[in-house]
Amino acid sequence: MSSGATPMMAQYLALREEAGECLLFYRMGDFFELFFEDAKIASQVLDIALTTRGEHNGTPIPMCGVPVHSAESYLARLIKAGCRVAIAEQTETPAEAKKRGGSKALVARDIVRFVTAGTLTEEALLEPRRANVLAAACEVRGAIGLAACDISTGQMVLEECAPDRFLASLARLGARELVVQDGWELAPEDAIGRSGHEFSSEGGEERLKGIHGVSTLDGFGAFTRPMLAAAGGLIAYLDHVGRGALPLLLPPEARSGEATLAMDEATRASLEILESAQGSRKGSLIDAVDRCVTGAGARQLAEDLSAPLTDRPEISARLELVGWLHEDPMLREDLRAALRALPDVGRALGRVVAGRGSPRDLGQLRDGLAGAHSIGGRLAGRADLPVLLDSLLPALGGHVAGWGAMVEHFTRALVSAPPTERGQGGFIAEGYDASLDELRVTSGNARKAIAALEAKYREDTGVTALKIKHNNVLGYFIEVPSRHADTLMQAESGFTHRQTMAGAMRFNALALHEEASRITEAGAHALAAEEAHFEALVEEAVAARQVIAATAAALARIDVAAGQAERAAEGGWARPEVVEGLSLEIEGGRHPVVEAALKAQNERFVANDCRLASHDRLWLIGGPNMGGKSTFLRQNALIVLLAQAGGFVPADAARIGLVDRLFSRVGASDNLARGRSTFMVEMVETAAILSQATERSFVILDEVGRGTSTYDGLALAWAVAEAVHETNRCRCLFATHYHEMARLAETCEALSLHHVRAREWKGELVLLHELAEGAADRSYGLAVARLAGVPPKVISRAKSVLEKLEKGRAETGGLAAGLGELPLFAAAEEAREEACDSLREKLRDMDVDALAPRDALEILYDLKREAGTED
Ligand SMILES: Nc1ncnc2c1ncn2[C@@H]1O[C@H](COP(=O)(O)OP(=O)(O)OP(=O)(O)O)[C@@H](O)[C@H]1O
Repeated sequence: MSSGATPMMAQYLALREEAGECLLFYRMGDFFELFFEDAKIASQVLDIALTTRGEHNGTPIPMCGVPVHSAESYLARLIKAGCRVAIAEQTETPAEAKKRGGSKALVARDIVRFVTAGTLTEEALLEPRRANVLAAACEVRGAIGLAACDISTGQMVLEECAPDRFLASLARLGARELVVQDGWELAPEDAIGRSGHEFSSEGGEERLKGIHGVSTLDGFGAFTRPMLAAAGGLIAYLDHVGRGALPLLLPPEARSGEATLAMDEATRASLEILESAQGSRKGSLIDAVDRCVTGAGARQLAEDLSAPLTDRPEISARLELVGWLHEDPMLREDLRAALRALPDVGRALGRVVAGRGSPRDLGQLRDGLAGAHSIGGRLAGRADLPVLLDSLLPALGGHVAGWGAMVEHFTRALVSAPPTERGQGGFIAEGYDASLDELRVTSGNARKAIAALEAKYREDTGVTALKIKHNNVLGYFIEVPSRHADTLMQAESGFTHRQTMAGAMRFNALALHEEASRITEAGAHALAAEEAHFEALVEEAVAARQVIAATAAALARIDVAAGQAERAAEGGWARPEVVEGLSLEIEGGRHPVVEAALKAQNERFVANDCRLASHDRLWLIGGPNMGGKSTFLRQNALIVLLAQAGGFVPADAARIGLVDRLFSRVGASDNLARGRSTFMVEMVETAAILSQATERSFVILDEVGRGTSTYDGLALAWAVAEAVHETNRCRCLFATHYHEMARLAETCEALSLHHVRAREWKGELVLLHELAEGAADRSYGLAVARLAGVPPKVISRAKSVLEKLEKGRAETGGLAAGLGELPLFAAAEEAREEACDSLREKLRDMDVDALAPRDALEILYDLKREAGTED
């Protein structure tokens, strides 16, 4: 790039402008170059050299570049680091440019595509076991529309929710990228703003109808205006990033947020469903559960765990299938072996429809679908098929499903292992196209002829070291060592000199030239023929995209069920019973992640029961640090989640009254990344529970109130427990260190006391991890500190401080002295309401117009006094 307003600089700046917030990959020959700020960012993220090239307004232009052939791996790193990239390709060859505008003409370039986290289809850029979701959200008259799609498989869902459920819905979708109306006040910080007119419900509806070639969307489901508006925004964004080339989009599915177990972002994070607190898959629930043998199965499982169901028949249907496979280990293994061998049909289809498919992808469609057919055949004969499987079978029967003829065609057309590159040809099978076969014979014969020529030339010249070679610049040529070149240099030798090398000379000959031309010509024709076949095959796959996607989904569902059954068999898990009613009875429950971690160290997990019911719905759990309180709380939440996702659970038995919302809160400790004080976060989250938990909800509260001073903490924990008990009336496990809270059992009839057991044995603390009834007797905090290696001197000092404190408590009645006189929560509420009523009455009776300013002030003082006494 050179200074001032050169044509290249002008072209670059125009493209740069068009790229907006994306980094611009500017194609120059074999490299993608980045300039200015882009170069600085990319060189830092990619850890590559930052150099300069030319000048702009008198200052050197920063530059870095990546080779085109390895661009994908660099792109992957940039996307991972949160960047978006615009790819500007050369849209003509230098020769074409010359023809168009003379020798100095600049090669035309254009942005052909934007690469963003939510719009990837390349195998190398995607994680096989994770969905890649792009979402769009907008508000239409107070309701929020959400559209989400995974363009790597084409799945698309549309939802509507109230503003207060927006963040929870978004958390469930787990989108990599979110698009919103510019300036929308509810938009999360990292959302991408797009012009508001793209989010029109009419526009969205028209686009969907156009894409699916239908005159009404009724056949796909009932879509509301907010849903369609969000779909409009989503499709407009896809248009933008693909420069008009739309990826695979299957018919949208209308989903109601009510159909799934509601969990907000904090709950998901605290239960470590798809990621551990450290941000890795290792240590997460899915890692402990996933036994799927295909990427598509693992992605389906992630979706199931993110959105457990609230519909009992649907849950039962999934459980029935898992149970069926659980009972028949031979069939299960047989199925899993067959599934394991299958390629990822859904993602291959995604690439093919997006126009980025390769011959290998077509081969994958053929092999995957043929595999589905044989799995279907194996299952079809069984008399005892579970309902869910019975409903999936048609998608596995080629001709019933609608892709049977296509697979037969692909089998004839393609070689057994087609290459990923289509530019070199070689993927169309022999016998499929007679004229292609002939071209191949021609070039094969010419190759043989060339081999024969070598022998002939050796004999003619007597030079045994003579060789016929090939390179990309000269094509075929004859090479002899320089000392033998004289014979060939003679005028009548029939050879023409082409090149002199160090120690060797290169020649051409008429016969060789003729054979070589035959190869080139036949090769070019063969390539063109293969290209035409490729396009026809792609078209056929695109036309069948919906039925192929249905088959891919059926395979994934079977893989999930077989994986769940396998996991259950491996860990002795039980089939839960999901019932109406408000009980939660878990016998011998375990925490799958903690159990696996202990097992790895040859240690045993102590199973514990949980029995909540309407008359005993709040368990207050005390006991020493490290005693297993958090583990117990979480394992029960996870068991509910797993059961409603339709899988077996780590317990001996479980009877679960259907849960509508699940909440998990952990007392302030980490969460620093959010930029709010930890205690503030804890209280915001607690407030959300108190306002949203219903009688059907299940809540776990882990040491709420510990992030502030003892008095404040106890007071808040006390009041929260009372409110949960009296107002929300949900099932709740509440872990706390405050012994004083045990007194709540005196006033709250549906609250009971429990603790994790510990013993001191010969001065050593033994944690039994066993849940028992009754309040905890003491905290063992010092013993835990000793266990953790706090120096003996500090421990003994702490002991004497503790003695003093305990003495003080005995004399004054301690922290909770005076709580005995506290009115019941409900009574306090009533008293407050009464006071409010008397204030309201006074205000109502007041004739404001008739008041003298002096009297008005007097009355204000009175009202304030009255209100003040109620605090
Ligand atoms: N049921 C169990 N069986 C065996 N080991 C367990 C069990 N529950 C917990 N543990 C072990 O004890 C450790 C601490 O458990 P957990 O964090 O649940 O304790 P806690 O009582 O919540 O502690 P703290 O009050 O300090 O937060 C776990 O990491 C695990 O190794």
